[in-house]
Amino acid sequence: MNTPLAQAKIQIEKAIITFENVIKIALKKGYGVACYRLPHQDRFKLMIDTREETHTCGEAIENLPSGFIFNPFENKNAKAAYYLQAHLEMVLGDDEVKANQAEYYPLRDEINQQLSTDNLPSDWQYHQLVGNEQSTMGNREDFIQLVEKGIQQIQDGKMEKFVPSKCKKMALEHFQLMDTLWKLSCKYPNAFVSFVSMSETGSWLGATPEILIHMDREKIFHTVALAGTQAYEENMDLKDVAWKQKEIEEQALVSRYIIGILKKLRIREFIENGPKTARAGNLIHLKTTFEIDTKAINFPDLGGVMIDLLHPTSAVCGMPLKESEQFLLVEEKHDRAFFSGYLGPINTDGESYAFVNLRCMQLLKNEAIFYAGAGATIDSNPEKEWQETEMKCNTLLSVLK
Ligand SMILES: C=C(O[C@H]1C=CC=C(C(=O)O)[C@@H]1O)C(=O)O
Repeated sequence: MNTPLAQAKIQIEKAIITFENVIKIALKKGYGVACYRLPHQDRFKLMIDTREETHTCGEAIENLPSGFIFNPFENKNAKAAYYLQAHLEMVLGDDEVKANQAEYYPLRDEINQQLSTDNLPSDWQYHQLVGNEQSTMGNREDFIQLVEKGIQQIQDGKMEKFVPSKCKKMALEHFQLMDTLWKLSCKYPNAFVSFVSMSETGSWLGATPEILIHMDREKIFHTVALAGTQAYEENMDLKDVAWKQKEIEEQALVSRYIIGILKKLRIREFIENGPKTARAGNLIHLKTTFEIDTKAINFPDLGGVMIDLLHPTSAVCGMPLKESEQFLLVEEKHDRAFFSGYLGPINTDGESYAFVNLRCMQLLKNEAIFYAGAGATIDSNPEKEWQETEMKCNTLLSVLK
């Protein structure tokens, strides 16, 4: 299949080259690459960092140059998150290439050299993390046991909610990166669709429905409480969907978590909207949106403060945070790595986004590891939570078939 994204080309000085080949050349050189499409937009953006090593933010997100943040589940502090600086930035479908000149020369020279020798990398690979191929990966029984153990802890009064997760490895046959991104983008218009690859993070692909923070051009801060899951059925009227008490409570806990943080910061001036039913491809969730005018409350660095306070929200970890986090770190058999961490473009076109890394997979050679979790409360049925994680994996699996 050759989708428009696989065919899209760009002129870099005298060379006309496909985006896919730009990505292949950059990865072969060991550079960091992020290719993404924001929710409700139709164009992909490509960012390349021409340093061979992976860097971290090092400072508050407000002070960073345009780039892409990528943080694993276990790291709380955005300053220590990985950061891909956009030495080269282009919108797929536009001729304009935004480049930080000096940093961009090595990539330009490599592209020209590769084209002149007609030597485009056929032997390229994604960045891979050595030793992070998940030596222990739980099966269905392990997941069910994990949920039962957690429910026991809730009954003992130690937690209110936890979000157990699983991962599964699948063979990737005839995988085409650009075609897959294109298909995800068409199928999930309101998701954040992305491919990100750095030498120290490995390569990840996903279509997440959940914003962690968004600081828009008007300096309005946005976040959401997203939780509760049902399968979407064709022609479903979202206004008529009924939710069970378990899902209502599960999502209310996420809203309560966010409001608790706003209270700690003494922020009373926020607009809360919801919960409403929101579609995320093959699934529907309950969603409440929160908005804060950071100019009105004179809090310009709220985005950077909230990113550290919100992550990990109780949509991916649980309530109370410390107890549920400890439970998951001890009891989950696999390493979540970047699943349920966050990622997104920072200080790009006047705005910053971090999305929760859900509905994602890690790319390995000829195979991928899929990750999914499901919020569990005292009313959870372990078998149903397992089925929910299977449906979540289908978000990506359905476009790979
Ligand atoms: C943890 C995941 O989803 C979260 C976001 C929306 C709904 C969720 C739920 O119903 O459990 C989860 O809280 C995941 O997709 O792996």
